[in-house]
Amino acid sequence: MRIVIITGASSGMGREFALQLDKKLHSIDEYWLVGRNEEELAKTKKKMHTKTRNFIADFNSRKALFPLVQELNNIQPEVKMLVNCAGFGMVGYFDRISYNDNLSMIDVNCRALTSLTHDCIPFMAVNSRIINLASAGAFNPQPGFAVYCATKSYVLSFSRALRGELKDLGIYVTAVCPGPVNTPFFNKAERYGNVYAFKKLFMADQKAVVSKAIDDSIRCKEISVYGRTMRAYRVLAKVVPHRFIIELLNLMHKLKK
Ligand SMILES: NC(=O)C1=CN([C@@H]2O[C@H](COP(=O)(O)OP(=O)(O)OC[C@H]3O[C@@H](n4cnc5c(N)ncnc54)[C@H](OP(=O)(O)O)[C@@H]3O)[C@@H](O)[C@H]2O)C=CC1
Ligand SMILES: N[C@@H](C=O)C(=O)O
Repeated sequence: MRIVIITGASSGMGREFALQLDKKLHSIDEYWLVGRNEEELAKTKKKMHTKTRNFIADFNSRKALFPLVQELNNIQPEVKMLVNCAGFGMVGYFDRISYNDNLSMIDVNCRALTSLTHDCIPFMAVNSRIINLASAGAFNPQPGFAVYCATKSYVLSFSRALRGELKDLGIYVTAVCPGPVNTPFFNKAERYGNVYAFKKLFMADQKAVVSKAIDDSIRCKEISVYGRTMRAYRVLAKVVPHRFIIELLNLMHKLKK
């Protein structure tokens, strides 16, 4: 049995991955969708044409993925694609964000992603794919988004190294690094502070970002960056010393208060 596993499938880009992959891939027997919000995950399932199972999991708990991993061991399917999409970010200075929210970003964005990847690799064969949602926030540190960007730098670094390790097995890892995307992400992100206004000028459409990510993964690309602005930003973050970018972003963060 060939399956695709997608986390964060209850909302935004995770749901979009499920719907687009369901249309694009023709040899998948089941989709295993993972999400925290049962009702919203059920809505995604309702729209799927291929057989779909939902797994409810809150990644703040280390036990959240146990039922899914148990099913993997019972059924022994071939995992053709793993999309690690669950994630969230809190805007604001580190010391003003609660301890729990700071640590939760690490648990959801890094620990759960690493844990599920570890558990899925034994079930992957030649020509399988792993798609990890990093962010353009991975390209350089951002004052006012410190922990979030650090978690996404982890995802980018981990994905690139893992790609090197798995290439000979024919398993291809793609890190997706979008700039701001129009999803419910920002409703949650602004509990402690507002995002830089300029980000709202560059909001990308989730359908386009996900479609490019899927195409880039099929083409075995290392990194998927949607849009000219974000590609230019990536180059900028490579050539301009990060201390200047940090100073500039810090100034902008202070000005927006
Ligand atoms: N939108 C943007 O501008 C960008 C987003 N990204 C990344 O893309 C990914 C998808 O985000 P996006 O679709 O935009 O945002 P959404 O908020 O729409 O989706 C986030 C998903 O992650 C899930 N999630 C959050 N916390 C947990 C948790 N504790 N346990 C399990 N699942 C959880 C959410 O579930 P629930 O609904 O139940 O909370 C939801 O399904 C994230 O990793 C994000 O960091 C990267 C760059 C830009
Ligand atoms: N890329 C976006 C989040 O990940 C942002 O820059 O806000």
